[in-house]
Amino acid sequence: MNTLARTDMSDVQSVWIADDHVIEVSNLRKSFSGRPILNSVSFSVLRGEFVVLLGPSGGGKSTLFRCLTRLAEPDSGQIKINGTTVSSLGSQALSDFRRQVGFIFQQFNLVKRMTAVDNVLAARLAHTSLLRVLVRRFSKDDRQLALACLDSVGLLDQAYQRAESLSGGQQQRVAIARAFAQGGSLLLADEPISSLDPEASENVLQILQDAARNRGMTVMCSLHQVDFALRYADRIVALKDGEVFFNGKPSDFDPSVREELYRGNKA
Ligand SMILES: Nc1ncnc2c1ncn2[C@@H]1O[C@H](COP(=O)(O)OP(=O)(O)OP(=O)(O)O)[C@@H](O)[C@H]1O
Repeated sequence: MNTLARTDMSDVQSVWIADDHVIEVSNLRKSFSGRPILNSVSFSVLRGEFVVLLGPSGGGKSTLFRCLTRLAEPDSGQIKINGTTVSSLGSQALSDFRRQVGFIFQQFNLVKRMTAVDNVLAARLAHTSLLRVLVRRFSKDDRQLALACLDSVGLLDQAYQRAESLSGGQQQRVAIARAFAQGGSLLLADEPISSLDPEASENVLQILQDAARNRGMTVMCSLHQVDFALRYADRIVALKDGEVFFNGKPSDFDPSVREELYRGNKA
């Protein structure tokens, strides 16, 4: 966890050292069937930063997330996460690495018939013996951790409700609690609020921002809502036509940049 006071990320970035880079992407290229989707993309994300990824539909945001964890294989370029070159990982090391990254998706990816707390406990499977998994007996510590994670997203009172009985916003908060319970320090959220109403969206973004500010987690989150990005992000990275179109402070993302970013988007 970083120890710097979190007043304004932009003020402190300049004094952070290279070791504080959690994500380092350089010259990343990815194409599908010969069609370039990511074209020499380079950027980095600092420890404890909340970076929002913007860009028109089809601009490659999801593809970038998939490349970061090799759910899609990059054609070329380098991705380092916490100093590890992701492309060099063998299958076991890649599985271990993925377990340290929390993913939040548009569809909440919960087991609908399981309770909220059991969904969160699923994050502890990798830390639990096979026998305990088979009999669904998690340790007391794991149960307490799962409840604490639900508490941190304001859902302790819903812990024993089935996921399917919760609202979309609550289900997304369970998914975030599950990512917290995983114990990693990096959260990747691909359009986490796209199916939520404005109030639930704000709630989720507040929790993600809080994860960066108060838990020292590094959060990268794609959004379509520019206004939310301007309000919540420490920094905005925008992709257009497979390239980094903007990388800077929300205060520098002025209306002309916004208009140019989305101009000509027919998706
Ligand atoms: N597995 C795949 N095979 C072929 N084309 C793909 C594949 N995955 C993505 N694409 C194409 O890559 C382009 C970028 O898609 P991607 O989902 O990364 O964009 P995005 O910026 O996340 O879009 P949106 O904001 O609409 O979710 C799209 O044209 C998409 O059709």
